[in-house]
Amino acid sequence: MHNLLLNFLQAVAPLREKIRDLEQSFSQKYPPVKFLSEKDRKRILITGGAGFVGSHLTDKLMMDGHEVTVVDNFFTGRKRNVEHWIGHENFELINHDVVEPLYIEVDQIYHLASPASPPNYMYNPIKTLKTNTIGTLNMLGLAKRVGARLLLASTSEVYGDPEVHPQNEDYWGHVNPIGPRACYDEGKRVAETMCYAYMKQEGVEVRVARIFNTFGSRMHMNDGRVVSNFILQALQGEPLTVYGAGSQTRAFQYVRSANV
Ligand SMILES: O=c1ccn([C@@H]2O[C@H](COP(=O)(O)OP(=O)(O)O[C@H]3OC[C@@H](O)[C@H](O)[C@H]3O)[C@@H](O)[C@H]2O)c(=O)[nH]1
Repeated sequence: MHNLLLNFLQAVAPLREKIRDLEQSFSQKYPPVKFLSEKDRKRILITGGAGFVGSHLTDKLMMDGHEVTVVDNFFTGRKRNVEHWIGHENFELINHDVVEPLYIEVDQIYHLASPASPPNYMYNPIKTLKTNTIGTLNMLGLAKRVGARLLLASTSEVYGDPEVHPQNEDYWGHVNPIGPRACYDEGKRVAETMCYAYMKQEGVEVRVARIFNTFGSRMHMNDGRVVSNFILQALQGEPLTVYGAGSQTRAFQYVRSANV
């Protein structure tokens, strides 16, 4: 009798654990989300939405009450960056590479998909070029088909190795088309050109934001950009590595400031 009871208790123990897990998942707390009426609630696609900058934009648009679809191929993006939204009725996460076409219905597209840190985008320059050219073409095609507005996350690197400081929008840049950074610089330049061609020829509503060197939470520890490198080296008590003569100039911004 005693053994029977013991066996029974042993058998139900894993079940109890499962029930506890299920209960926890039902009472999962999401960050606070505004209620928007049907009329104000937009269906928004964020490519690269699980990335460093993209995931902060995902947070902002989710908390504003929109329906957000994140598309990411997880090359530099991470599921962990958006896991706090998984299961929310306004949120969807799709593992997809923008180099392949995508057919969904949306009102707005924030096109951020691309590695952004120099070591990451130089790791596979052809892939970086495909992402920024074919990927942007696919997203503009989608915008045209569904009548969505598209915002392209461009970069200060469209100015190349600038001869003017600080750079304003009238400056056309100083770019080496065959230099080590060309895959990203020229990829983003042609992406901008495509946006304006789709606007002029097809009437697609576009926006282009040239994002400068960004730092903040969810940056990879081994991102390779200067801020995370210096922090890591400082924490490890190592000397900070300044490349070249250290006379470079950069404009920095905090990641949350990029999303307001
Ligand atoms: O460890 C380091 C890293 C970088 N640097 C220097 O610090 C400066 C900044 O370099 P980063 O690697 O942080 O990146 P960059 O500013 O060159 O480009 C970045 O900023 C603009 C974004 O739009 C781009 O996506 C991103 O590549 C460069 O002059 C670089 O030579 C160091 O001195 N030491």
